Amino acid sequence: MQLILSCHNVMVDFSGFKALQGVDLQVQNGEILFLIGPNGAGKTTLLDVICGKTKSTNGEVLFNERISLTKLPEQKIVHEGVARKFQAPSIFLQLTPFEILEIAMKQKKGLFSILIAKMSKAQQEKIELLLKKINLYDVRNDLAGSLAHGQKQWLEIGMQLIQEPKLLLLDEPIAGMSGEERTKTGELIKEIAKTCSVLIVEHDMDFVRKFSTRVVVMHEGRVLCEGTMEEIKENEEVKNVYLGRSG
Ligand SMILES: Nc1ncnc2c1ncn2[C@@H]1O[C@H](COP(=O)(O)OP(=O)(O)OP(=O)(O)O)[C@@H](O)[C@H]1O
Repeated sequence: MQLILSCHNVMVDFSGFKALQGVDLQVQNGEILFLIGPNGAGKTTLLDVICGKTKSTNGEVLFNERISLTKLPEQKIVHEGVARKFQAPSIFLQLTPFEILEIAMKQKKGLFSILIAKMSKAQQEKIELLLKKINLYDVRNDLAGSLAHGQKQWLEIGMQLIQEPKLLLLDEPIAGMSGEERTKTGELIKEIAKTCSVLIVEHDMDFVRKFSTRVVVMHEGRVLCEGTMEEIKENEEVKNVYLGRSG
């Protein structure tokens, strides 16, 4: 079994407050791993450590079994193939989905290329294929500002996918979405996992039940347990700290 990510004893200390107290977590290649846990458990902090936004005070994060991420700056981590979709929107509302993906595709090559490089046929096809994958082909020439909430979220995911990452980090990707948008997002994530491992922080238990194979539960800066949704539902500690509360 090849691991795309392994975290060993990861700790984060915010001026004396121990947000992560020794996290061990592994993501297998091609896996969709759900990370759940009550508020303040440290889920977002762990994603922040993986993508380099927050530096760990101790421990190791290994990418692809050989690259240590803990010392790398954020931009280097992106270049290694770790993509993070943040909750805060980052799309240009005055551009179309096609244009936005074109810019995201060229970003790797710098400003010069964004301004003058002409797109090859292959690049154009790559964008069109991605637009189909993220359900935005029909609105590819509309202004992004006119898209529905779910469509904007898919576009944000698309901006990460165009860079062809090996690991995609998602923080509550279905927040604010309609039922239909949630289902489509779940299907999209399954599709993404064919070429890219996915680590998802999620609070919506119906969504986790429907689309998860393996789930990791965090509590107070540590991993409490892991398993299938069926397995963790039966875990007494999980019932106490998490599922018991929300029903
Ligand atoms: N920059 C920071 N400085 C100080 N404390 C922080 C900082 N960022 C997060 N924390 C604290 O660390 C703890 C873990 O926060 P984190 O956001 O990782 O939890 P979470 O599991 O993602 O919670 P939620 O599900 O509510 O998003 C919380 O108590 C939070 O208040």
